[in-house]
Amino acid sequence: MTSSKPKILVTRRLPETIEARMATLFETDVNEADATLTAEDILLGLAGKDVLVSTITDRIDADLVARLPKSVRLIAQFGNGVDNIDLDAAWNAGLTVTNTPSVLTEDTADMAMALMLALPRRLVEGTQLLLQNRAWAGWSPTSMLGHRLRGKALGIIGMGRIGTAVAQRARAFGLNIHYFSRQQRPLAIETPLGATYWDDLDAMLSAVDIVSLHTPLTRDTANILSAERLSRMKKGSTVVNVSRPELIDEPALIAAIETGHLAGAALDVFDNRQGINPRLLALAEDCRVVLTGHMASATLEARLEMGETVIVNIRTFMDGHQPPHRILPDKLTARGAK
Ligand SMILES: O=CC(=O)O
Repeated sequence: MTSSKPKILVTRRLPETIEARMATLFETDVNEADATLTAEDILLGLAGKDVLVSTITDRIDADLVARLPKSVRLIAQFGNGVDNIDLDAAWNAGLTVTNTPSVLTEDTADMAMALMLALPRRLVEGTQLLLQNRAWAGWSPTSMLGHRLRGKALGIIGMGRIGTAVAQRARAFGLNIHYFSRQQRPLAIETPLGATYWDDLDAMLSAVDIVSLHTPLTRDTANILSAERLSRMKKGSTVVNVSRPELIDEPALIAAIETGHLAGAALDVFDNRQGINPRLLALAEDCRVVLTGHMASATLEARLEMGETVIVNIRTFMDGHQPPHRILPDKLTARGAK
């Protein structure tokens, strides 16, 4: 007898409790190897399946969408960003795409704050010094002087859920909040944050001390911090990125730090297609750059809630309802995996 449970392919290992729950609810096939699958492997794994549970490391481009088995009707992404999926192709093929927003907002905002603090307060350098010396020379009035965060101007690019959560934290740290977004946020949000809206990104960039990126990667936002825009930033200012590497012209960012125009950058995401740029690594060794490997939403709590959200999306879809986190056509400006 064949099972009436939905048949799903999960492209990466998920937390144990999520995999266990999925195994009770669905006929689940998990990529035990936990390495990114090729398009051919995804297609092989999807034979006879109803749902593809993808992650942000899967490239689901138009070609893959066109070759998906007809039985697959839902792509339930384990992740907030969907820039790895060609949304136009999926939409045109009648596929539903869902994601896992909201549950990682606070953790991602915490990480942005941690990175924002790490640079001026020399956190990485301070630890490295002790580890290198295996000893501490003791307190001195002039050692390890950093810079105060309070009173600086923070420019947030993208004031959605995560950008707003960053603004709330930054406000508590005494930063003056500025933001550039597709739309001005209501006064009920702006006023408690004392936030200033800029409809001209170039103008905001020349007015702030720290720029933090919180916009999804779309056709409109790719390279939003272009070489030209980086050159408009204030001398001695810094960049924080917990979103996607493609938002920044990375070679231009590196050059701007090397020449001293920018004081540094704290990056949770960077171009890793050919490995980490050695010049970026050199700047990290010099403690002008702080690098972490896409960890902003990496808390156990977020991963569990992301898994639960995927399950809810699959169940509601398979029960014939609109899944709560469906990506609707207004998001089709997303660049997709092109
Ligand atoms: O970057 C992480 C995500 O988009 O979920």
